[in-house]
Amino acid sequence: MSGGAIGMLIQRLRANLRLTARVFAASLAANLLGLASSFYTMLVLNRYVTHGVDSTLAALTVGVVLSIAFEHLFRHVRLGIAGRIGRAEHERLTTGAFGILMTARSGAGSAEGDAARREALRAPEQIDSALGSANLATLFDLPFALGFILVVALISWPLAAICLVFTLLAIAAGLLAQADMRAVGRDLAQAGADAQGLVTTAIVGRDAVALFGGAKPLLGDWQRAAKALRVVRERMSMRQGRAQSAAQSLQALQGVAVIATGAVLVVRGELDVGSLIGINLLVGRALAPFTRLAQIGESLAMARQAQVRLEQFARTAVEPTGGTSLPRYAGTLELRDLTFTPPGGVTPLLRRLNLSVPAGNILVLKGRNGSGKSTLIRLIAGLADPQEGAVLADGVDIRKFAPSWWRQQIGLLPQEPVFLNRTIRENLLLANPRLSEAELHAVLHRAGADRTVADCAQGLDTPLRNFGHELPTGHRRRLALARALAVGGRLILLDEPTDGLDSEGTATVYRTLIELARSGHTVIIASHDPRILQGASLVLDLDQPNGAVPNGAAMVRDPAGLVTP
Ligand SMILES: Nc1ncnc2c1ncn2[C@@H]1O[C@H](COP(=O)(O)OP(=O)(O)OP(=O)(O)O)[C@@H](O)[C@H]1O
Repeated sequence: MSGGAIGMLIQRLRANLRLTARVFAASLAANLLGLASSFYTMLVLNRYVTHGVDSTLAALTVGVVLSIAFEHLFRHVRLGIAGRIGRAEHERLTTGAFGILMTARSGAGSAEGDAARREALRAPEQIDSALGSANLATLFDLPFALGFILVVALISWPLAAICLVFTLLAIAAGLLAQADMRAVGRDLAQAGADAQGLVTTAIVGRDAVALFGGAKPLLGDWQRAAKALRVVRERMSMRQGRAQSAAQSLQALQGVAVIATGAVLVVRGELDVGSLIGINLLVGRALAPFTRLAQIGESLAMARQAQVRLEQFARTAVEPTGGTSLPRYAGTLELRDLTFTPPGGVTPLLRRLNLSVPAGNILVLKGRNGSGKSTLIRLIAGLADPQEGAVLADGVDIRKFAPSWWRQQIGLLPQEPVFLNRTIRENLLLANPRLSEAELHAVLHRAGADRTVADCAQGLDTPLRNFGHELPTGHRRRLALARALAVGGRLILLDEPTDGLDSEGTATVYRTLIELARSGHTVIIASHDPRILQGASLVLDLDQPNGAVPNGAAMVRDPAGLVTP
């Protein structure tokens, strides 16, 4: 059985001493009743066999039925209490894991892949089900089962020895079954993940699959994956069945061995019939929790693996919760020897960038596809960290700022805007909860998104679905610009702001840029739009040798401001 999982279990029990004591008390009561009913059977049967009084047998039956009913009641109560033991820890793990997911630094940590993150988020469930009430109850029964063997030994040591041998056999069979199932469990997880991957491909890429001849090969892959999954599931099922059957056989064989040996002892006058029947009941009870050990061991081993995944995930670098802030951000920005290599890469994407952007300037980032424009915007927003160098705002390294404060100084329009699946109003107010209704409408107007909202059936209260992807691209980008402006930050970061916009939308963007420049905002735009390039006061060409304009000397194009279309 997994040592690490036992450690987790002990930790949970120690953290809930009162509940643990109550589970123990309920286990004690249930097992004492089990013991009592066996003893009662022994005593009353002996009397009935000796005297043949029917009322004695009736008393036996009623007494044992009552005892079983109370035992059932205590076991039921115990399950309820045991279920509460891990509740707080489960909540702590799920909340903690989701918190890490939300605040993970991009490009940092070992659990980078999507699959690893999903697995880590499922880990608390796996731990909880392994340490759940049913398994806990069985584990609490183990010491009492040993107690039953001791009681049998006091009456008849040869029968206790038989019971001990079968108990050891059950433990050995459990360990074997666990080892047998572990490898299949891994294959099952892999086969399930493969099949899920194909389902995701069919859903996310359904148009590409339909249009570009993907359907046939995908169906072939699916048939192979489904077959592999079925085969491995059958293997698992076989092994589980084998383990169950071994447990049943052990129980049956123990019964035969106890009755046969007991019969010899009865004939020799060393045991009475009532005791033999009572002992048979007791050894059955003693063996039962041990036959469930294989199943528990397997889920505890899985819980241990889940815990390891969770521990790895917990090492993911997350954003700091605190940090400094400035009384007022004037809007200057500086890149100092900024170097960034994407995770897993060897060549820096951005190498020793040096640049100074005075407050109120418009800097345009240009360069071929993949030259790092979006990445630079993310670095400035503090969404990724450079390996060397720094981004400075009003002379302060932005890593010193509390992320929540720095985000309030920035209005970011990403290249692929994503919204929360809430209403348009909620999305804007989450960006800036202080916005009044009038300011909300003003922001929508400046971004040219008022028509977008008017076109929606419920206006501002229209719920967005699929992260806003159900909106036409142009509408989505206008709303995203409105959200960027809603923040009210001094620094505006726009990634391809005219991409996917019609001429009216493009004109609105130009107008907004002029307004932003006039009101002293610092604007950084990744763009290929010639008009925007023309209107910029600074241009950083990421295609220049070494990836940057040397030594911060960005070209000054048109200091007079933007050109109106
Ligand atoms: N966190 C990251 N993880 C993996 N790769 C990354 C990461 N950040 C940047 N990259 C890689 O860096 C390269 C530059 O991407 P980026 O989107 O910044 O270029 P771009 O100049 O904005 O391109 P485009 O003009 O097509 O928008 C890409 O190959 C991208 O995959």
